[in-house]
Amino acid sequence: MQRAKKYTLEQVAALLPWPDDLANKYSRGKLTLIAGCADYPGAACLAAVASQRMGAGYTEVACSPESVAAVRAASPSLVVRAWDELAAYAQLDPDERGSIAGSPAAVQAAPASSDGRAGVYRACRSGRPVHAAPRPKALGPVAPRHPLAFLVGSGFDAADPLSAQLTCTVLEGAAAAVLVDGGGLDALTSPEGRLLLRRRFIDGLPTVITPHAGEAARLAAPLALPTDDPAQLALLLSQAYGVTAMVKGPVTYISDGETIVRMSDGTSALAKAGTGDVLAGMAAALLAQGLTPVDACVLASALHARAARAAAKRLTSICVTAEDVVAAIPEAIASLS
Ligand SMILES: NC(=O)C1=CN([C@@H]2O[C@H](COP(=O)(O)OP(=O)(O)OC[C@H]3O[C@@H](n4cnc5c(N)ncnc54)[C@H](O)[C@@H]3O)[C@@H](O)[C@H]2O)[C@@H](O)CC1
Ligand SMILES: Nc1ncnc2c1ncn2[C@@H]1O[C@H](COP(=O)(O)OP(=O)(O)O)[C@@H](O)[C@H]1O
Repeated sequence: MQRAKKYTLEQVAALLPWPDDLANKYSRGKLTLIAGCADYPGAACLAAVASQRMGAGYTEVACSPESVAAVRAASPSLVVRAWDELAAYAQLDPDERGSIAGSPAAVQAAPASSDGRAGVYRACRSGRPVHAAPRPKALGPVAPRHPLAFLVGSGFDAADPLSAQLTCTVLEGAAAAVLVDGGGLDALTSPEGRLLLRRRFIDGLPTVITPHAGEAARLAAPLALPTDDPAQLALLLSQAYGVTAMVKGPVTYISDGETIVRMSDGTSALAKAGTGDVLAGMAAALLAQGLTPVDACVLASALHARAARAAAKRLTSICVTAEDVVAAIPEAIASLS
């Protein structure tokens, strides 16, 4: 059985993404969140403001039309739009979607002059697929002009078929790191979800999953993976799905399929709705800033724990909310530097 390792504080602090003097908002990394269904706008708000606090230069949210006003109200500096076009595209039959170059997510990862842009927006507006030109090489697993990442699933309702459709569309089209969270995770157990993960793995595109114990058990069930040991479960989920897995709980375990990292600095102040959405936004923002999947998960988890402890010191572990954890991210960063 593989043993989990721990990072020292110095190792964690060395991961902090301090901006250089010539930084601009794009060079600091863009995170696009596809998050927040009509029932859960709050998850999109929490993940997005956590991304901003975690240093992403540009945080953009595509959410359900019903959630737009709430997410805009959460922070004026967020770029927010309804996911209508993406949803229309995602609801097409997979065979009808045309080439990967035409998917909305890939278009965002592509250079502005990409031929894919006009094609996909035409497809989404008309509701009919427009078969874009074959996928240009530049849209493949090559570094985009600026670092970027996608977060999909926070505030998704796993029982709504649109959740799986959106998740698969992002996995298919995003030529960048993708973090799958919350109600997006169930999509990964479908044949389409597993095929897309395998393709991303082969293409060298990082995918990160952030399940809590209940979600991890749902991912383990179809593969009959044992769930009694969360450290081994992180390792097995990582290997089975070709992803970096962060299995959350009182102790959180991160695995890339080879090593397991144990994160044990959390506090029961975090046992409150919405704190997982905050963690997802933090980890995805670090992916957008170019950290490797394991480093992004380790740093996000360490800062999340320290932010919760700082908030609990002031407010007590009874009173801390997910919003308080976001507000304390600066203190957590300062405590490491
Ligand atoms: N303010 C908001 O908008 C919020 C939205 N949220 C979103 O709500 C959606 C559903 O998430 P849920 O986690 O509520 O529902 P899920 O249905 O995914 O998980 C809850 C189920 O898992 C079981 N379970 C086992 N171990 C668990 C553990 N350690 N933690 C939590 N549940 C465990 C529970 O008993 C329950 O049956 C997600 O998309 C999530 O992002 C939640 O994050 C809460 C806050
Ligand atoms: N008792 C606890 N001790 C330490 N951390 C905890 C504890 N309970 C929950 N957490 C942390 O809180 C977060 C909860 O995430 P999650 O269950 O996904 O919540 P939500 O879906 O409501 O956002 C995770 O990061 C988890 O590790």
